[in-house]
Amino acid sequence: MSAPRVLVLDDEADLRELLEITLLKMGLDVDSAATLREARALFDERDYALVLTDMRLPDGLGLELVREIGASGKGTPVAVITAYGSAENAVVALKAGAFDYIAKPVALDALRVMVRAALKQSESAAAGDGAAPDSRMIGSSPAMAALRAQIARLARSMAPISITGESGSGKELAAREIHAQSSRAAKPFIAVNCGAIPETLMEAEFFGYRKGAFTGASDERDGFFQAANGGTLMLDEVADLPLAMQVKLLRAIQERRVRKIGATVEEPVDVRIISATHQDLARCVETGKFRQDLFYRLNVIELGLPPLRERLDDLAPLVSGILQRLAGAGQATLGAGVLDALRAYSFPGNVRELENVLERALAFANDGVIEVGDLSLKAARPIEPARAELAPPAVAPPVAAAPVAPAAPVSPIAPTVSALPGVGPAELPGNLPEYLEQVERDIIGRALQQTQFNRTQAASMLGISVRQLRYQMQKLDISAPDD
Ligand SMILES: Nc1ncnc2c1ncn2[C@@H]1O[C@H](COP(=O)(O)OP(=O)(O)OP(=O)(O)O)[C@@H](O)[C@H]1O
Repeated sequence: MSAPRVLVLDDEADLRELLEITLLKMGLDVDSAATLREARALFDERDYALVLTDMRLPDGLGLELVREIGASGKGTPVAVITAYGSAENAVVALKAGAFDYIAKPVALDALRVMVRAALKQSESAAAGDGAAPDSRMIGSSPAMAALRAQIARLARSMAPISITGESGSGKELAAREIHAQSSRAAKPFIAVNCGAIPETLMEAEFFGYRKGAFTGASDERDGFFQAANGGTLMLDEVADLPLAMQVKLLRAIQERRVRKIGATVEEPVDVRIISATHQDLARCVETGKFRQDLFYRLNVIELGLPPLRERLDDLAPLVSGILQRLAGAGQATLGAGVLDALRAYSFPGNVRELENVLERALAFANDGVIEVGDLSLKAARPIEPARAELAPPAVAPPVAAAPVAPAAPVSPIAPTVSALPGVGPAELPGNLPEYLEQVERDIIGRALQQTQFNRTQAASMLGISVRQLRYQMQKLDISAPDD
């Protein structure tokens, strides 16, 4: 089998020679050109596994070649060589469809890493990989079809991608798809929630540390960058990164090198960066919360995920896919009106909320048949003024939850039903889940007391099914005298 062939286009004879020698030493065949015209003629004649081109050429810009090769349909990856410090050119080339870029002066170890990644990309394209991997992404609405096409295209490059979309709309799933369809699929996909790492630990978590670098560093440890080497690093909730860490991250992304805490030398890393946020990153730049240079680096290609309420055509296949995953094939069905009730709901928590709604509904469903009453959709049920104080906490969020507290003192009906902790209108509960549980326990307790523990009546007062009430009582450990 012949070696993969690379086309090098550069008008600087010295650099061209250096590139040729490096590529030949890697066991590759090389053709060289000094002008766009020569390169076009070679490209028309032969199939290349990679084209490596300088940006400025005597008869035009390397960018033209990037576009022409993209339009040729051959799927050949093109990498551009950019002048030192010209981040703008790199971004323009990536946006135009370049596979990757390398800055002058060309660091040979970085060049080899990039060439190997490009060759892998060519190989998998030739083998037809990536066309239809096992996808968990459900939906064929026009918005989803466009998203899939974009994902397939983005999987073929190294360009940093910034994914935006509401919470639960599938940002991480989209990032995983891009990774799975890329030539990096065999290497790790690491997702990091930037908002969840304490600031003091961030550098160690991202870049790793050497043994003895600080008190408690008893062993050498890799960071996220080393762990994702060869693969993809997803920076989730990237807007939450503190400014000091943004500087370090920018450097790592630009240089493609990281230094462990306590190390004297940097190590090269080959990581594709995908970032995600549900915040408006451009707005964060305006308010000084996010560095413009990092924004510019991360935001090369933007991928927007539509909220579920804007692609209701996907609701039915999503419901059946999720139910199949939760209950097994053919084990759960929908009663009359369920799909319509779901359609009428706004799903502020998007697909994740749909998963939660269905999981809870399944627990209440009789013989696997989910009825409208099992759904307990929050916003779908109007809050009647008389019942407003019984509205579930999620409708009256915690900050406004104070009015939920009973006007009259609660008489304990069972040992497990306790009075609410005093949270005044201006205060916030110290532990939200505990507070909400107590609100729920208190309301169920009062309903049971008012109905002399008639569960059917209590459930009806609260607008939930008896099965649901039983479930909540069990969960909250509420006992009645007849239990
Ligand atoms: N199109 C889809 N098909 C099937 N499942 C989906 C789809 N979109 C999202 N999901 C599922 O919904 C859940 C939430 O998705 P994901 O974690 O990717 O959302 P996210 O936008 O990253 O959320 P967050 O903003 O909270 O981090 C996951 O379980 C995911 O598998």
